[in-house]
Amino acid sequence: MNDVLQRLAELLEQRKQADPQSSYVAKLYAKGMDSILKKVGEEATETILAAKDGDAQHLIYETADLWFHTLVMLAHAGLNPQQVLDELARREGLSGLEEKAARSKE
Ligand SMILES: N=c1c2ncn([C@@H]3O[C@H](COP(=O)(O)OP(=O)(O)OP(=O)(O)O)[C@@H](O)[C@H]3O)c2ncn1[C@@H]1O[C@H](COP(=O)(O)O)[C@@H](O)[C@H]1O
Repeated sequence: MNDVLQRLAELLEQRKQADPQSSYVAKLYAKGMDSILKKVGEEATETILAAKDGDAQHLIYETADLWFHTLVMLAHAGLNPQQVLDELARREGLSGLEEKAARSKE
Protein backbone atom coordinates (compact mmCIF):
# COMPACT_ATOMS: atom_id res chain seq x y z
CA MET A 1 0.00 0.00 0.00
CA ASN A 2 1.09 3.58 -0.61
CA ASP A 3 3.00 4.89 2.47
CA VAL A 4 0.70 7.87 3.04
CA LEU A 5 -2.41 5.66 2.89
CA GLN A 6 -0.76 3.10 5.20
CA ARG A 7 0.21 5.72 7.81
CA LEU A 8 -3.21 7.37 7.65
CA ALA A 9 -5.02 4.01 7.96
CA GLU A 10 -2.91 3.20 11.06
CA LEU A 11 -3.66 6.62 12.57
CA LEU A 12 -7.38 6.18 11.91
CA GLU A 13 -7.26 2.84 13.80
CA GLN A 14 -5.45 4.49 16.74
CA ARG A 15 -8.06 7.25 16.85
CA LYS A 16 -10.70 4.64 17.81
CA GLN A 17 -9.21 4.89 21.34
CA ALA A 18 -8.80 8.70 21.32
CA ASP A 19 -10.71 11.39 23.17
CA PRO A 20 -13.33 13.03 20.91
CA GLN A 21 -12.46 16.40 22.52
CA SER A 22 -8.89 16.23 21.20
CA SER A 23 -9.33 14.57 17.80
CA TYR A 24 -11.49 15.41 14.77
CA VAL A 25 -11.53 11.71 13.74
CA ALA A 26 -12.45 10.47 17.22
CA LYS A 27 -15.24 13.06 17.26
CA LEU A 28 -16.56 11.75 13.93
CA TYR A 29 -16.44 8.13 15.20
CA ALA A 30 -18.34 9.18 18.33
CA LYS A 31 -21.07 10.80 16.19
CA GLY A 32 -21.56 7.50 14.35
CA MET A 33 -21.81 6.21 10.80
CA ASP A 34 -24.70 8.46 9.70
CA SER A 35 -22.63 11.57 10.53
CA ILE A 36 -19.59 10.15 8.74
CA LEU A 37 -21.72 9.41 5.67
CA LYS A 38 -23.14 12.94 5.78
CA LYS A 39 -19.57 14.28 5.63
CA VAL A 40 -18.77 11.93 2.71
CA GLY A 41 -21.82 13.28 0.88
CA GLU A 42 -20.88 16.92 1.57
CA GLU A 43 -17.29 16.36 0.46
CA ALA A 44 -18.49 14.59 -2.72
CA THR A 45 -20.66 17.62 -3.53
CA GLU A 46 -17.76 20.01 -2.82
CA THR A 47 -15.52 17.91 -5.08
CA ILE A 48 -18.05 18.07 -7.92
CA LEU A 49 -18.32 21.86 -7.56
CA ALA A 50 -14.52 22.16 -7.53
CA ALA A 51 -14.26 20.04 -10.70
CA LYS A 52 -16.63 22.44 -12.40
CA ASP A 53 -14.94 25.68 -11.28
CA GLY A 54 -11.74 24.91 -13.24
CA ASP A 55 -9.29 25.57 -10.35
CA ALA A 56 -6.96 22.52 -10.28
CA GLN A 57 -5.65 23.22 -6.75
CA HIS A 58 -9.19 23.52 -5.42
CA LEU A 59 -10.08 20.18 -7.02
CA ILE A 60 -7.02 18.48 -5.46
CA TYR A 61 -7.91 19.95 -2.03
CA GLU A 62 -11.54 18.83 -2.16
CA THR A 63 -10.65 15.38 -3.50
CA ALA A 64 -8.24 14.97 -0.56
CA ASP A 65 -11.12 15.86 1.81
CA LEU A 66 -13.34 13.32 0.04
CA TRP A 67 -10.73 10.54 0.12
CA PHE A 68 -9.98 11.29 3.78
CA HIS A 69 -13.65 11.01 4.79
CA THR A 70 -14.11 7.78 2.81
CA LEU A 71 -11.09 6.37 4.73
CA VAL A 72 -12.79 7.33 8.01
CA MET A 73 -15.96 5.60 6.72
CA LEU A 74 -14.02 2.41 5.87
CA ALA A 75 -12.25 2.40 9.26
CA HIS A 76 -15.54 2.86 11.08
CA ALA A 77 -16.93 -0.11 9.09
CA GLY A 78 -13.92 -2.25 10.13
CA LEU A 79 -12.38 -2.12 6.65
CA ASN A 80 -9.06 -0.76 5.36
CA PRO A 81 -7.82 0.89 2.16
CA GLN A 82 -5.86 -2.22 1.13
CA GLN A 83 -9.16 -4.02 0.58
CA VAL A 84 -10.26 -1.31 -1.86
CA LEU A 85 -6.85 -1.40 -3.60
CA ASP A 86 -7.18 -5.19 -3.88
CA GLU A 87 -10.57 -4.76 -5.54
CA LEU A 88 -9.12 -2.21 -8.01
CA ALA A 89 -6.23 -4.60 -8.71
CA ARG A 90 -8.70 -7.41 -9.41
CA ARG A 91 -10.42 -5.19 -11.97
CA GLU A 92 -7.13 -4.34 -13.73
CA GLY A 93 -7.31 -7.57 -15.67
CA LEU A 94 -10.84 -6.90 -16.91
CA SER A 95 -12.14 -4.49 -19.50
CA GLY A 96 -14.90 -2.16 -18.38
CA LEU A 97 -17.41 -4.21 -20.36
CA GLU A 98 -16.24 -7.51 -18.79
CA GLU A 99 -16.54 -5.95 -15.33
CA LYS A 100 -20.06 -4.80 -16.19
CA ALA A 101 -21.02 -8.29 -17.40
CA ALA A 102 -19.62 -9.87 -14.19
CA ARG A 103 -21.74 -7.47 -12.10
CA SER A 104 -24.94 -8.30 -13.94
CA LYS A 105 -24.44 -11.98 -12.93
CA GLU A 106 -24.18 -11.10 -9.19
N1 LIG B 1 -6.35 14.30 6.50
C1 LIG B 1 -7.05 14.77 7.40
C2 LIG B 1 -8.14 15.68 7.11
N2 LIG B 1 -8.61 16.15 5.93
C3 LIG B 1 -9.66 16.94 6.26
N3 LIG B 1 -9.82 16.98 7.61
C4 LIG B 1 -10.83 17.72 8.36
O1 LIG B 1 -12.07 17.51 7.73
C5 LIG B 1 -12.87 18.65 7.89
C6 LIG B 1 -13.41 19.01 6.54
O2 LIG B 1 -14.66 19.41 6.70
P1 LIG B 1 -15.16 20.81 6.13
O3 LIG B 1 -14.43 21.17 4.89
O4 LIG B 1 -16.64 20.69 6.03
O5 LIG B 1 -14.70 21.81 7.28
P2 LIG B 1 -15.35 22.01 8.70
O6 LIG B 1 -16.47 22.99 8.59
O7 LIG B 1 -14.20 22.38 9.62
O8 LIG B 1 -15.91 20.56 9.10
P3 LIG B 1 -16.94 20.19 10.26
O9 LIG B 1 -16.31 20.58 11.57
O10 LIG B 1 -18.23 20.94 9.97
O11 LIG B 1 -17.12 18.70 10.14
C7 LIG B 1 -12.02 19.77 8.48
O12 LIG B 1 -12.28 19.95 9.86
C8 LIG B 1 -10.61 19.24 8.28
O13 LIG B 1 -9.71 19.63 9.28
C9 LIG B 1 -8.90 16.18 8.16
N4 LIG B 1 -8.67 15.86 9.47
C10 LIG B 1 -7.66 14.99 9.74
N5 LIG B 1 -6.85 14.45 8.73
C11 LIG B 1 -5.80 13.46 9.07
O14 LIG B 1 -6.25 12.69 10.17
C12 LIG B 1 -5.27 12.72 11.17
C13 LIG B 1 -5.94 12.63 12.53
O15 LIG B 1 -6.69 13.80 12.78
P4 LIG B 1 -7.19 14.10 14.27
O16 LIG B 1 -8.10 13.00 14.64
O17 LIG B 1 -7.90 15.43 14.22
O18 LIG B 1 -5.98 14.16 15.14
C14 LIG B 1 -4.50 14.03 10.95
O19 LIG B 1 -3.21 13.95 11.46
C15 LIG B 1 -4.49 14.10 9.43
O20 LIG B 1 -3.43 13.29 8.94
